[in-house]
Amino acid sequence: MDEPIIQVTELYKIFGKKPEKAYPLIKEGFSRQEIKEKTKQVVGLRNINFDVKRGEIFVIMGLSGSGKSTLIRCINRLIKPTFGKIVLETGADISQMSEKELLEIRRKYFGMVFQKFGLLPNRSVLENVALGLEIQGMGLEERIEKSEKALSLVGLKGWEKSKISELSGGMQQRVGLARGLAVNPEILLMDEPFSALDPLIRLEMQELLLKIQKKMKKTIIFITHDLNEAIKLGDRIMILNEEGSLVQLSHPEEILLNPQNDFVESFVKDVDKTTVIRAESLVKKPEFTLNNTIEKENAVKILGELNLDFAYVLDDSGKYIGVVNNEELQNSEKIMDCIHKIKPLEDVKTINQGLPQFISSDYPVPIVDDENNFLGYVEFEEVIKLIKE
Ligand SMILES: Nc1ncnc2c1ncn2[C@@H]1O[C@H](COP(=O)(O)OP(=O)(O)OP(=O)(O)O)[C@@H](O)[C@H]1O
Repeated sequence: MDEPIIQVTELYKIFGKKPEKAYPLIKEGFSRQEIKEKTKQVVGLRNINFDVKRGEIFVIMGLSGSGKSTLIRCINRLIKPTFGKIVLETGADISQMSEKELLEIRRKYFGMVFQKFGLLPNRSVLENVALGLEIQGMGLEERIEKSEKALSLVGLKGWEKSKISELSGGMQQRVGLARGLAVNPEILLMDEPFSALDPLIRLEMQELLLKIQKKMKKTIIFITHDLNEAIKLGDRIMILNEEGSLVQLSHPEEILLNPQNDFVESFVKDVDKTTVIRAESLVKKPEFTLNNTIEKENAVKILGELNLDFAYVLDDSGKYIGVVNNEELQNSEKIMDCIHKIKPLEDVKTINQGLPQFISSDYPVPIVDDENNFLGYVEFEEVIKLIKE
């Protein structure tokens, strides 16, 4: 999943007839408002750089007016970027393509799912899903087969013949999603697809998208203005500010743990971090671990020298066994006589899932990977700090 399918470099979009007037002012750091007053040009995007990897959900997040739609429209070339490159894995630069080349690229590369579903109310569910395939010139039988498959993927098997107008908002968006998936594009562009839905239906649609993504492993560029949604869905999140600049591009946990500036911090405040941050990202390495085969006297001596009350015990290959307390060790014959088998957390666990263990453990909770290799420990105080933040 590490190769970029699309790479965007030094992308600018300036609306208006004289972008060359606005460009130097962008370079000098003038705001959108100031540039508009001075030149009558509107800066949509300024110097955007990123790539999207094959198979990831790449989220573009920002408030209204930050340039999210402008960016997605530059990518599928509904609008032409003023400066910059948008290069596909094939090496072709979308920003320089002719209309004819664009037709081909849009057909092969891009599927769209919109907030306003863009469905034809008097056509049946199946006909709506088949629309993109029909435009591609696909024969009827194949069209029906592909559309039925897509409908079943979004949980609408049995609804093929219903009219769009008979469906709830959530179901209509499922049809929109099925239509986007039916053409099997290289990249699915989703422009605030769930923003108009009721909160519960919205959560349901997020779950559905993640479930489909597990199976299909599509490349998805997903726009939202909701950080909770971004964090739930995104493998990576790019945040744009109100000036059309990129402020942070990171994995969700990184954004929560290290917001790059006050602007990002203000979004992060409202997110329950314990449901997202994995214990692994708070891991600390102990200065010393005990091997289970070490002589007891040696162990006591070392713990004494290092002034440690306890130590994690590992086997020869670094797998976690348990914890020993120095005082108990002094009164035991062997290390294994006084070992506490404190249940470790696997690295995939979020802090929230691991919370009972943090609270009930007398020692900092050990963290292991899924093969029981010892990674380190997490302190209760760190967890509490996150909850309080
Ligand atoms: N065709 C246009 N002509 C002039 N200015 C435009 C045009 N399209 C967008 N803009 C401006 O570019 C900026 C970015 O707009 P854009 O619609 O991309 O933001 P957005 O993040 O998608 O907002 P929203 O969440 O409200 O859709 C805004 O200031 C907007 O007014």
